[in-house]
Amino acid sequence: MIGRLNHVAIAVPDLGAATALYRDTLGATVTPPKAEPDHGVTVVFIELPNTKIELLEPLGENSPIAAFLAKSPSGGIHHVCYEVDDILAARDRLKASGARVLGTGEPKIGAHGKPVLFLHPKDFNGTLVELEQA
Ligand SMILES: CC[C@H](C(=O)O)C(=O)SCCNC(=O)CCNC(=O)[C@H](O)C(C)(C)COP(=O)(O)OP(=O)(O)OC[C@H]1O[C@@H](n2cnc3c(N)ncnc32)[C@H](O)[C@@H]1OP(=O)(O)O
Ligand SMILES: [Co+2]
Repeated sequence: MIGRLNHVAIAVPDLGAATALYRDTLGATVTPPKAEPDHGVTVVFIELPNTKIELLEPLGENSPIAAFLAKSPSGGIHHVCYEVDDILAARDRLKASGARVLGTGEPKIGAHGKPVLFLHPKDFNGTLVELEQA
């Protein structure tokens, strides 16, 4: 079911500082920041030869990453995103297996303009899993 690793996401307290770190210290090319109010974050992407790094900071009052950053103020790896061929079929199969699909269970459009879903970290070895329609 899961395919390519689309991205590894790092939650950060200061997106500007993290962008400068990746750009200036690690020589990475970083996309301009993009506010994603429907997801409660602002994100940038670093395109690597074999995957992407997503840097995200909270946006708005009820950001889903606020509690994560409260626990880890300097930031940390937040989630991994796998691509799936059919996100609705994947969702239904996961729900049938007892996995918790977060939110309403309906995919939202993610940063790449594709439907995405999230699976509870407690069901996947303490790792928040994002699925993105390939
Ligand atoms: C623009 C879209 C973009 C894209 O790529 O397209 C994105 O990736 S958007 C990313 C931001 N959106 C989300 O993360 C949505 C899904 N996340 C959630 O719904 C919440 O963050 C949730 C439910 C995973 C956690 O919410 P919260 O931290 O408020 O709940 P708890 O404090 O009760 O946490 C429960 C339990 O889970 C542990 N936890 C929380 N976050 C993570 C994490 N990222 N990785 C691993 N574990 C996590 C937390 O420590 C609690 O564990 P416990 O042992 O009970 O203390
Ligand atoms: Co993501």
